[in-house]
Amino acid sequence: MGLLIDGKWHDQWYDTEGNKGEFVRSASQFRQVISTTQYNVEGRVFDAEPDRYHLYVSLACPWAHRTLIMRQLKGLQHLISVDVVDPFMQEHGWTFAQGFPKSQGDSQFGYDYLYQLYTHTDPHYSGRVTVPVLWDKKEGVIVNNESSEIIRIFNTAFNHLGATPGNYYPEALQASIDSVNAFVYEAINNGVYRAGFATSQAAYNRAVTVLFNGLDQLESRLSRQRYLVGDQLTEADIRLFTTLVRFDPVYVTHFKCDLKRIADYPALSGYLRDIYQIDGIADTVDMAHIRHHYYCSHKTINPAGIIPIGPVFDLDLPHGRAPL
Ligand SMILES: N[C@@H](CCC(=O)N[C@@H](CS)C(=O)NCC(=O)O)C(=O)O
Repeated sequence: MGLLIDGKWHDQWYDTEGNKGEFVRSASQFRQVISTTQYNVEGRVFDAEPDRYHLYVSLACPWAHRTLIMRQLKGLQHLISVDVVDPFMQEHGWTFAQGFPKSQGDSQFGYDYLYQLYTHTDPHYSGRVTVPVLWDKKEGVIVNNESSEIIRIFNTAFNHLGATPGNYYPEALQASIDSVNAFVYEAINNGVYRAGFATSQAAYNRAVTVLFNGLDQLESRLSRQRYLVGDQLTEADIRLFTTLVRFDPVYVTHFKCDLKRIADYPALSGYLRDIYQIDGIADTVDMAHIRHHYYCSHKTINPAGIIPIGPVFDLDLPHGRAPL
């Protein structure tokens, strides 16, 4: 775990000292969009073209997982290639080590470390080196490293190149989606990290209180309706799903989010299975990467890297949500 300072790698854990033990996530720095040919922006133009873009992901990471799901739902597999980093993230950050199933190195440059893509783009880059990364093979630069924006790009930018129909951010629902996203990000997506990476009791207490209040509210919302903004699957559901699917196997134990399990919430657990069972989504979920990454990479939280035995759960069980 570390970061780049003026293009040089420094191995260091998150600094929570200045924030009273609170984990504060830094903003992603590469924020370009891909335009369809009709909507070129000034300056460098990232046109939607077949086989021009490449996605670097970790199968463990909930943020990267969003982009894999959107790539799948929009049928972009033939347009956008993917490399998977090794699940173990240690002194060099994410690496392209091979050996763990599905981690087959960097197909573009044969780099050893993810940070080399950041310095390739900007030799003086300072900041965290995170997945997902959307890479432009033509310009040889990072286009975007912010998952919430990459999924929006995938939702529309490749429609004229044969993407699967489907709009997961439809105009009529945008205001509702934005508001659910803000709530889910704060309480749930980032909430589990704020609990897990807290280094003071007070910071942990604050995070888990917000987290479980948030889950209680979502439970009541999802007992009345099938998806977060009504009867249609949207990006808001994809963003919630990637945290929920990691909750019982990892966050309960590793991040001390143990007041309740998702299994204790009937609506949330049915919802989790409902989304898991959508065509193509199960293929994006890799529990081995998820469990090995968290339990073995965060040595300050789990120094011996022991992976717990449980829980046993089956996401293929009937979800019972069709009548909603
Ligand atoms: N806001 C970013 C967050 C991405 C992120 O934090 N990814 C984690 C993996 S779960 C990471 O790469 N962390 C490495 C680090 O912080 O050094 C996004 O949504 O794309």
